[in-house]
Amino acid sequence: MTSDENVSATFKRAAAERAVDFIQPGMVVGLGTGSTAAYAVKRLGALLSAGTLKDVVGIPTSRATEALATSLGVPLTTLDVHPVVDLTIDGADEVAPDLSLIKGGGGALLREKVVAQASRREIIIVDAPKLSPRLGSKWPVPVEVLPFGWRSQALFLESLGARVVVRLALDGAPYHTDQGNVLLDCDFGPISDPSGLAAKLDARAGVMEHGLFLNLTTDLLVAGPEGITHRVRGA
Ligand SMILES: O=C[C@H](O)[C@H](O)[C@H](O)COP(=O)(O)O
Repeated sequence: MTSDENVSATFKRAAAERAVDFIQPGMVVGLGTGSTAAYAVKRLGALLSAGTLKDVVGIPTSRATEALATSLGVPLTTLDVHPVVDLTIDGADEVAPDLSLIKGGGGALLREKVVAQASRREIIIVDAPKLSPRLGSKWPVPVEVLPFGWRSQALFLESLGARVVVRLALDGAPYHTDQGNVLLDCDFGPISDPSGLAAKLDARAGVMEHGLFLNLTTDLLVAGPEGITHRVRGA
């Protein structure tokens, strides 16, 4: 790890551990995906195994998070059993001043959005470099599409102004999400109308989900050199 990565990891961990303080006994907790959310899962696992926190069940947002939580002894449940989630803790790739997000750098955007929409409270944890004046300035929008006809979707996304890159797995083959879909990383540049873009993506058959998370964050915890800042949407 470079020293920059070490600093970033320290901040991610600090934000994640603060978020876990919001978990109360008896809660159903959405478990996000990615390096930042993993710190929260690890902290939750440690508190549960120490008996400091009791009767919490988690709903993982990816197979990777499910495997991590299981390895730590975090009891898991499903949205079928618990269709309403008390609190979800998740990371993000880019955060705008209105707490809208780009997510999906780790490929888990679809399940993450399903869990976020089922959550009473969605706590997003990031390190400060992820803050952005406008979505799209730092990160492409991942768009999850059906394998059937995915090249047509790439053309559609280009027609909306994106530079489209097919996400690849480590072996060089197209990456497949937990649902078996293809991910197209779409660089739109700074996005002037995220809601309008989201509406166009939502209306397209074959687009299963996209990484624009609008009006879903309730709380944002940002860790940086000055400590942790807690922002609440609408406050
Ligand atoms: O699909 C992955 C998720 O949206 C992640 O929460 C996001 O990519 C942030 O990941 P990380 O915490 O590793 O930067």
